[in-house]
Amino acid sequence: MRYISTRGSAPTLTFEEAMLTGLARDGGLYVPDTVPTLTASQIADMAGKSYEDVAFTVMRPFIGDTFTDEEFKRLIAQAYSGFGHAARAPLVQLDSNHYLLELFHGPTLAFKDFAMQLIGQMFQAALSRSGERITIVGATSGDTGSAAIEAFRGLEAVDVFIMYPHGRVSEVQRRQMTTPSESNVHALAVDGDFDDCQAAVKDMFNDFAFREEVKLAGVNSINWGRVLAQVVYYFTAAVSLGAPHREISFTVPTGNFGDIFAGYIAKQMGLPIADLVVATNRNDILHRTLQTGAYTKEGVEPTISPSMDIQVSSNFERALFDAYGRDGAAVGGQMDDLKQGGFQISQGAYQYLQDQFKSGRASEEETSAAITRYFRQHGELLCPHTAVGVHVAEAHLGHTPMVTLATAHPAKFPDAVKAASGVAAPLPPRMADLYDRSERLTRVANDLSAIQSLIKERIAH
Ligand SMILES: Cc1ncc(COP(=O)(O)O)c(C=O)c1O
Ligand SMILES: N[C@@H](CCOP(=O)(O)O)C(=O)O
Repeated sequence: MRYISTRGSAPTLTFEEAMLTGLARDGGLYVPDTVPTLTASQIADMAGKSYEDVAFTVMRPFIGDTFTDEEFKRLIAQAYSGFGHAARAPLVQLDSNHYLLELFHGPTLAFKDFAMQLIGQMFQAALSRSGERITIVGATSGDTGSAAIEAFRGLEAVDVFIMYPHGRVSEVQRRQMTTPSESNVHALAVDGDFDDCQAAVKDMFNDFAFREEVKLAGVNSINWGRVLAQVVYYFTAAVSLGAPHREISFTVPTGNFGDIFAGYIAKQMGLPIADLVVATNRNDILHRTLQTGAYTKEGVEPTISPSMDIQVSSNFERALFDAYGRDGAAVGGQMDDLKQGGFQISQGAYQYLQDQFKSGRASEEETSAAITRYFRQHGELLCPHTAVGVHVAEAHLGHTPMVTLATAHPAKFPDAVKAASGVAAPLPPRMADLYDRSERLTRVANDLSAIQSLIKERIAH
């Protein structure tokens, strides 16, 4: 298995190289040259298996000889051992044909832990072989950052710098990033929005001298390993609802398009997925794009689902690559146009995307109303991102079972949840003193070279 860039002119890499490299040198994202498929009987065999066993079956074909089978099984076991639910990703029935897939039982209470805990294990194994020291720089709208810090805190061979938009993450998210005391953790509060933070990460990767000097690595969904680990729970959920013998649909609260792209890969691998529904908040660029074929940037608006306050949706490039028949030059052209504000997708590519994805959006009022409704009618306290998901899913319910991804724990967003439900979701006991811990962060301007200088200074010490 080789990994190729969505812009078509970077070297092809092995899984290990793609994982440690981050952004491709032509500015594109790495994807597998072919997506391996699983047979119906391999999928049927997953019934009754542990999450870890399914994870091994799903991911093994992608990793080549990066790890032996035994080693990979051990890394998977370690990755999920700290999860607070034996099923790892349990399903909860909401209605006769609507289910929630709870993805918030990991250490930082969001779906990001599924990939980040495994990436942490895989990075450590690869780095201990090579003896290398790396600098991880990540952008976050709240959850990726806390999951990355949790996965890499205290590691000798890694410094981790996380840029988050100042004042635009919840207090719990911020404290998860600013309270770890390990000296290899650096939380940077950027005067900007998530798109500014993500653009800075990509600019750092495109600055080859800086990239070499600090040994830059990425753990955003730029990194194929992140997407891959998220493919697994589509299989566990679908199989427990009857796949491969019946089709299942998924609604996915979407921002950077990584999670839903993982669902798209599951479908490519042979999982019988009927609909993949993109659910956006009022930062609805993906919904508008799927409705009109025009990807047009507007300003990022703060919402009560802050982790999805994104307009430049990184992984959409991976979907475009397939939509354009894997023509890297066409994708590169569209990404150049995006710098000027947007692009029009060609008719054929647009048709492909419409065949693959459905979409909907939830306003702020609709999001709050969904939290209220699901609490009163079903006794389920939803985080605002999940509430966006269930609101959109309701418009797509039919005969096929619908699974909405519950992407974060309601306790991460206490203000919005309490305002809508009247109830405060408690943090788990291990985090009960989060508000008492002292914070450590650096406020920075949205200035690439100043941030690069700060990173160089910090790692020199
Ligand atoms: C809680 C939560 N829900 C949904 C999303 C959207 O996921 P994605 O960016 O993979 O589309 C994010 C952030 O990405 C998130 O943190
Ligand atoms: N919502 C995310 C945004 C970054 O997404 P990623 O999947 O590319 O890491 C966050 O919480 O940071």
